[in-house]
Amino acid sequence: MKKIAYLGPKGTFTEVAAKAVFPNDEFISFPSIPDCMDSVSIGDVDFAVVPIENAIEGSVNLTLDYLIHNQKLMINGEITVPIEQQLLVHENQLENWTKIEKVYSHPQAIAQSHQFLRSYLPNAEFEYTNSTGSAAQHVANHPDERIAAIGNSLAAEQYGLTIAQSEIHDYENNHTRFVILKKDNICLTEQSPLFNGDKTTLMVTLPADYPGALHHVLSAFAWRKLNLSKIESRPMKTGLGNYFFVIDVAMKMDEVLIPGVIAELEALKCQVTLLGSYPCFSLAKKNNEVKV
Ligand SMILES: O=C(O)C(=O)C[C@]1(C(=O)O)C=C[C@@H](O)C=C1
Repeated sequence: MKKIAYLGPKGTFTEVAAKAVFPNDEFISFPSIPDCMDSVSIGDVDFAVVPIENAIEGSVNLTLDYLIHNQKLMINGEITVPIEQQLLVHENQLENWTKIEKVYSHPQAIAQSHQFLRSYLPNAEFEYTNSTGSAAQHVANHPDERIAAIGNSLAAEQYGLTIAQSEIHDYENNHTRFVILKKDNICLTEQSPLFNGDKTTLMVTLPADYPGALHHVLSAFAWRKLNLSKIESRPMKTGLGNYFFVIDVAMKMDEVLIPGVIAELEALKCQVTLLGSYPCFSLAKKNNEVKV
């Protein structure tokens, strides 16, 4: 049985993601994304599952930055999960939920529900937590405070909270991508009904700021007809204007095309690091009934 680290406590979206990929393994919750990544790096667990991108809010920068600057882990898989945010209260507060004074949740969950909060709870303060699960746990532990959490319906069940308003995220088609991290790049099995194609992720650092540098990088992919599913720039943290690029290619590492891209970019004096070549899984809405 494998040990899987996830952003906890129980009732987070990350737990849903982790249990969809590893239905029969052992789960260990950690209070933060860096804690999950440290635990897999020191070998306490076999894999860590952490969020990396949300359809409404964009990248989870903490994950990306920690992966690049702190723990050099490999992406071994990806799972996309539909995200439905609910406003959770203790039953004592249900009748007066519009008088809630403070809303607790993960910054991504609050940002995904911004318009709802402006319309229905315009005077409420926000209190950011490490996860939606820890927000729900806090609300459950303070039944007489005028507070609410934003989280999923599993957290409501887990902590005995009531859904005061359901599906409060501002846009439909809210999904989050989670990555499955390990020190090396072993192949997770693709034999799953959730399998949805392969990806390879590269980190590319340009040699210097010169006209057309990014164009040269992209053309190495373009003339080989490689489909990019994402390109993201993040600061190198070495000074203003210094960025690296994280590029997702919609195919598995092969013996010709991707090695050809890497060789071409290196000839352009780019630094290229393979962050992983891996299967992607997707949890369709109707399958989102994962027991946690
Ligand atoms: O707090 C949780 O439940 C998480 O799993 C984290 C997280 C995130 O970091 O994006 C995951 C999915 C949702 O987008 C909101 C929060």
